[in-house]
Amino acid sequence: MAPSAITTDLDHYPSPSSRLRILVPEKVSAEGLALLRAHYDVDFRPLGLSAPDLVALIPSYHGLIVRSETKVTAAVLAAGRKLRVIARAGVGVDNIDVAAATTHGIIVVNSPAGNIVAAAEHTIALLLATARNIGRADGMLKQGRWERNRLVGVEVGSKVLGIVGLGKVGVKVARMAVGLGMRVVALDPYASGEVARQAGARLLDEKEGGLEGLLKQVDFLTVHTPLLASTLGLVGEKEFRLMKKTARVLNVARGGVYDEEALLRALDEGWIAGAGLDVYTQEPLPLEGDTESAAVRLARHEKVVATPHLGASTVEAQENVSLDVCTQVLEILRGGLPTAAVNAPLILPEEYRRLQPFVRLIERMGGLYTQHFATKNKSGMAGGRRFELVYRGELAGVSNTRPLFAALVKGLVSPISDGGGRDVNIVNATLVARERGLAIDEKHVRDTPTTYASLVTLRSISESGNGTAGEGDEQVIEGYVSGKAIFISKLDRFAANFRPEGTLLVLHNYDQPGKIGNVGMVLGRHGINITFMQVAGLNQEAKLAVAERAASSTADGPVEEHAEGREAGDAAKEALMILGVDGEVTQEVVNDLGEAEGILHVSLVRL
Ligand SMILES: NC(=O)C1=CN([C@@H]2O[C@H](COP(=O)(O)OP(=O)(O)OC[C@H]3O[C@@H](n4cnc5c(N)ncnc54)[C@H](O)[C@@H]3O)[C@@H](O)[C@H]2O)C=CC1
Ligand SMILES: O=C(O)C(=O)COP(=O)(O)O
Repeated sequence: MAPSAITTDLDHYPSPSSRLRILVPEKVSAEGLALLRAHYDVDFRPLGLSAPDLVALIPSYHGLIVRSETKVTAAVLAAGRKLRVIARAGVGVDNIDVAAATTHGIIVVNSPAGNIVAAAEHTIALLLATARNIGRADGMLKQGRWERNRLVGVEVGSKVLGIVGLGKVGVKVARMAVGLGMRVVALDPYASGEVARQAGARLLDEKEGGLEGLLKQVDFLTVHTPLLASTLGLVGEKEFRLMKKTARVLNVARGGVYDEEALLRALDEGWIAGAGLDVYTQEPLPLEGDTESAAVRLARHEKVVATPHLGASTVEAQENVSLDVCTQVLEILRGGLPTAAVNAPLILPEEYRRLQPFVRLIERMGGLYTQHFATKNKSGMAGGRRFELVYRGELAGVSNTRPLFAALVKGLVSPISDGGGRDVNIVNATLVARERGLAIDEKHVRDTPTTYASLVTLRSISESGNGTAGEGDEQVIEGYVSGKAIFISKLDRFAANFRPEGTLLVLHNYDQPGKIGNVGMVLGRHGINITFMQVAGLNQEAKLAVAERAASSTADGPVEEHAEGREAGDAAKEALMILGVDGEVTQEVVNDLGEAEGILHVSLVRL
């Protein structure tokens, strides 16, 4: 299975020396790329790639870095079988199918603040350019026309600027506009009044008429929302008609927030006075074609100052975003954490490091569960889809257990997933669990386990919801961490102490002399080397249960038959033999072991 971003087990990461590959099909500043080149193969194609070329190339890359021109569609993501990270060297991720990336377990990162000064300054540049006809004036002069009377502008000082979307860019625009002497009113259902106040803006509420109330009073309007289903066509014909005839509108957010057809009519029919546009519904604008879309007509309109998506195009902003995302790509491909993930929960690196041994332990417990109990039941995962994962001791104090939850889901499903299937990580664990019908109830028990600082118990819950899968056949795995090493301390009803690593054979048998010799002979015959062996006897609870059953059966008459035909007296002699082995263990080996005398069950576990 291909590893993916933020794996639940750092050990599974190939070292950077295995030269992972990163595709950069857009112009991204050299500063960040230099960081990556030291460790990875960076394929830099600043002229871009067509959609079919991107789909054809992407299968061999582990990382993809884009700006706004590359469309990272579901088809690209499906083809990118090795992809672990997609980095957007900028803010807006509307060109990336983030939901599909999440499904594939691919982390999406961006640079949330690297270009916001540039975007805000560009907004102010367009504000002044539309107010003073800078674009037309420059064009006319270059044509040899000195026509001052046709180029009389308006002042912005003392005018009202309306801002829709008072986020990072919106706040900066507000501050700059206040500096120009403007009065700023803003609309943002999620912004805080305090943030607005500090930026010198007045936040309008619904009682003041919401968007309509804002539009009626502004001389200039600027939008700084992301492009979302809820912001697509936010300002259309009805809205433009509410505005002052002298009003001018700006868009340095995304094409589509203003309905372009409606804006064209608003300018042609004089409902508003002008526009400053940096972004369009079609990018790059198809300026060469015969058919003129609304976007192209707007860019050519004499009342419009148009720029080709230059909001983030400053030397400084490009350095910032490049360093920002390349650092994250480097970190993610090394198994670390991003600082600005769009589709993953925030986990502090320190917290993550602390959880790492438990992440490894729980993933192995999940793998052991599926391979040991599922083969025992011969029912795949059908017998156990509801689990209780109990954190005891110090671990109970950890509130952000997302990596542990993800580790369990990964461990449970990996042995039964197709080899080429997608990986499970904290990006998609909840989704995968839901798809597989797994219900995992995490419990924090703040007692102090007698022997270990922290103890983890995985228990399957019977379908009725109370108790375990079957009396006397309790499906429990318990484990602990010592230093960086991980151990299983309980498997089934047996007290054990082994490292869940490599290829293991777990044999359920009667604890009688000669067993070990028989098993050794079978393995020897197949050329399989034993690396360690451990015999796990019944744990204290199980011994008591057996003793009680034996006592009650003697008192009540005939000895009760155990499910597998064993008698209570025999149950006391049951044990698990856990063998670590080298070499190819085939089904034939497992069958031969199963036929050895006194062996009740054999499971082959690969961890
Ligand atoms: N032209 C360019 O080169 C650049 C464009 N951008 C665009 O600017 C957008 C905003 O960037 P940031 O300020 O960094 O994002 P942000 O996430 O900090 O702010 C967006 C704000 O919009 C608000 N919002 C969302 N839906 C709204 C609605 N229906 N009505 C009112 N407010 C709403 C949110 O509450 C949030 O406060 C980006 O999503 C990107 O598309 C950003 C950088 C450069
Ligand atoms: O950061 C953003 O959202 C931008 O729109 C900047 O786009 P760009 O990286 O210049 O293609």
